[in-house]
Amino acid sequence: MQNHLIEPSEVEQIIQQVSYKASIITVTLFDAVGKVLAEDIYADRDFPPFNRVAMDGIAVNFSEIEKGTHQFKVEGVQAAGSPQMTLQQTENCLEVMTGAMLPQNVDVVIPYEWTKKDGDIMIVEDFNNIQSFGNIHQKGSDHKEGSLILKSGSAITSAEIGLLATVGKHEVKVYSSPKFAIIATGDELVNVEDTPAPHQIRMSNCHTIQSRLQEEGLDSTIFHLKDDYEDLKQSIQSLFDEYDIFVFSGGVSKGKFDYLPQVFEELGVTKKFHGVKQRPGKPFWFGVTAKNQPIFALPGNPVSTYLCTNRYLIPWLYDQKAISAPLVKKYATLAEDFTFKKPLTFFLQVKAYYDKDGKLWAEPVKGGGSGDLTSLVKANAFLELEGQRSDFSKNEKLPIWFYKK
Ligand SMILES: Nc1nc2c(c(=O)[nH]1)N[C@H]1C(S)=C(S)[C@@H](COP(=O)(O)OP(=O)(O)OC[C@H]3O[C@@H](n4cnc5c(N)ncnc54)[C@H](O)[C@@H]3O)O[C@H]1N2
Ligand code: MOO
Ligand SMILES: [Mg+2]
Repeated sequence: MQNHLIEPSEVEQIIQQVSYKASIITVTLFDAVGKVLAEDIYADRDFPPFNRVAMDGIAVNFSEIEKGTHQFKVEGVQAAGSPQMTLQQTENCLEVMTGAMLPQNVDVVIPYEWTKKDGDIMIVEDFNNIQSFGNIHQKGSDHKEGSLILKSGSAITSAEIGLLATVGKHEVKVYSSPKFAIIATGDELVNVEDTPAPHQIRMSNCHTIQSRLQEEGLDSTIFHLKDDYEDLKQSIQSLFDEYDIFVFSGGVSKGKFDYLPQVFEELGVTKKFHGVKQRPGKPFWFGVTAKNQPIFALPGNPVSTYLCTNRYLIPWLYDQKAISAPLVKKYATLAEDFTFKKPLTFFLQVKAYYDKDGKLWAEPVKGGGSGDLTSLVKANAFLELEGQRSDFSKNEKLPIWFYKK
């Protein structure tokens, strides 16, 4: 029986409706990078918390500058990390260091570079840029105490870590990582460390999927199941008890030993689709278990597995807040004419690069089809050529899916 094939855009819609229920956990700040924030973060103090000296120099009272005073006796030194000092005599100055609290009774900082020292007197030589509150990072000018500075759902990168540290979040609420099972199927597969017999190959898909997830900060466990109907049924059933998300590779096409769709059906899994109007990756199967656990059963050819991982699984994980760095849809310009046989959307392997004007070009990479792993390392992205037509011209702007950063 012929499967009903759906468009790549429908795949996106269907998988988006399936949600992995990410739970919220508390981690220390040091384990938070790469996670997604699960709480709103407010400023615990003003940003900055005091009038912060922004240049090393002297602090004076601006009214003295207006009066034309240009020599100031040094009363003392206000260092960063010392309590606030007070200028006693308005006509004097205090030396002040970047990061220090601005002393009381002063309202301008004059950098050392604009002054000359003569004993305990500082002589101002350059008045050109002196203005009231110059070189002072004013209290609360960035954010007021209590204001929202990071929204729940934000990706925690090294930049956010700085902000979380500043407001004292040594423990942070984040979305937990799902438990992933990656299942390689096929009697022909042997382990990486084994020497394959002439009729065997080493398994690679499970490792590309696992490392792709690892690149996004997610752990997973690999299993290898043989093409034995009863074994598959038993093993998969027990995996359902242990894991949240399942990514299979192989065993979903029309072969005599492509048992997965039938096994899933017998295990009560609801099929959402089987077959996508795309090349590679046409036999992609997707469904959910009775407990609503998603199953991505990806076609076994290595380029198909890899394309489906990058085009569907990774963006879905981003939607689920399981990963923080989106694999966003971007657009690139086709660098040469390209023709393929419609009507399946064609995911063209391309080498994408920016030219000196900042324009993103996509140059087709010649490969041996969806079984050719070597083409994946020559290319760095897939260009999505929709299947309504066969001829695409140089300079056309098309959606691109990067898998290398
Ligand atoms: N009569 C038809 N035959 C095929 C069709 C079709 O529509 N009608 N579709 C073809 C397409 S397209 C693809 S893609 C493959 C998908 O096959 P399966 O998902 O059933 O995968 P397998 O048959 O198990 O294996 C296919 C191929 O991939 C290799 N493989 C599988 N797992 C791994 C792994 N973990 N690491 C490396 N390589 C793996 C496997 O050895 C096979 O060479 O079906 C076409 N056939
Ligand atoms: O389309 Mo299959 O996914 O070519 O190998
Ligand atoms: Mg097969």
